[in-house]
Amino acid sequence: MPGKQPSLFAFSDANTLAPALRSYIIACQNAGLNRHDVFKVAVSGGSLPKTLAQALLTEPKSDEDTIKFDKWEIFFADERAVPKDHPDSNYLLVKNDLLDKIPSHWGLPTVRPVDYEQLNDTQELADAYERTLVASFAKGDSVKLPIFDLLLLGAGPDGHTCSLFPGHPLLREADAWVAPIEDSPKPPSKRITLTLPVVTHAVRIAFVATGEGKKEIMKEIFEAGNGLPCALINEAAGDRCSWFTDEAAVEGVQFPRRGFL
Ligand SMILES: O=C1O[C@H](COP(=O)(O)O)[C@@H](O)[C@H](O)[C@H]1O
Repeated sequence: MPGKQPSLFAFSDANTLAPALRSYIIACQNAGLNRHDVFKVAVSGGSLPKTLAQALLTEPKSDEDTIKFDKWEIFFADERAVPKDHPDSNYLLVKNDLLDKIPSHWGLPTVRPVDYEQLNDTQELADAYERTLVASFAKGDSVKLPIFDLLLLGAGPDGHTCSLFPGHPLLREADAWVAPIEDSPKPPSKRITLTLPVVTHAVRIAFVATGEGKKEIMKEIFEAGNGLPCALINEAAGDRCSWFTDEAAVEGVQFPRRGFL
């Protein structure tokens, strides 16, 4: 991988990963607040929200360790075309694991779910979410791409992330900020997702991948790449990209910029 490389951090387990992820997120939060007094972050579903909850729902140890949730604007990196109370909904997952558990005296985030009135037409669902992004990021001006302060992403065992799947034509989408997919290899088949240019344009991108089940794909992402969506993001984002993993997920992975914490 030429040029600046992503960071790959491996922790012994979730208990050691969580505080490091928290510090990283707080640094991204503070940078966002210094830039524009708001922290614009997009989150994935899958296994990520549980780890996020472990990282974010502990009492702050100091002023510097404070999560300023009332300054957070939370978007979804991808969403399935299902009602918001459906067990497959990424929103429901994030709500149950994280949002509903934030003590109100900490201040509550602004949350930007998709428009659940548009579930019958995934193109409309994607367009409506793109309008949500335009309203937040462009505010009437013409901007080419939104710039998230941070994307918090998962990595599927096939190397997908968001709802960007290996070999799918959606990986070539160059214009839309949000795109529909109707043939997701992982159910449910109908979804919407941030597109690759939006993902790689973020200020910072953090992947969280844990467990032995991710071992084979982590090897492929970091050693071969093979055009896997996660590898494409590594290549495009370089050192703006960090991976928070456990040793089970990266056992045997050869990668120079690798730290054991
Ligand atoms: O389908 C999805 O899967 C990915 C990866 O999930 P994980 O459970 O393997 O971490 C997730 O990041 C994405 O948001 C979700 O829609």
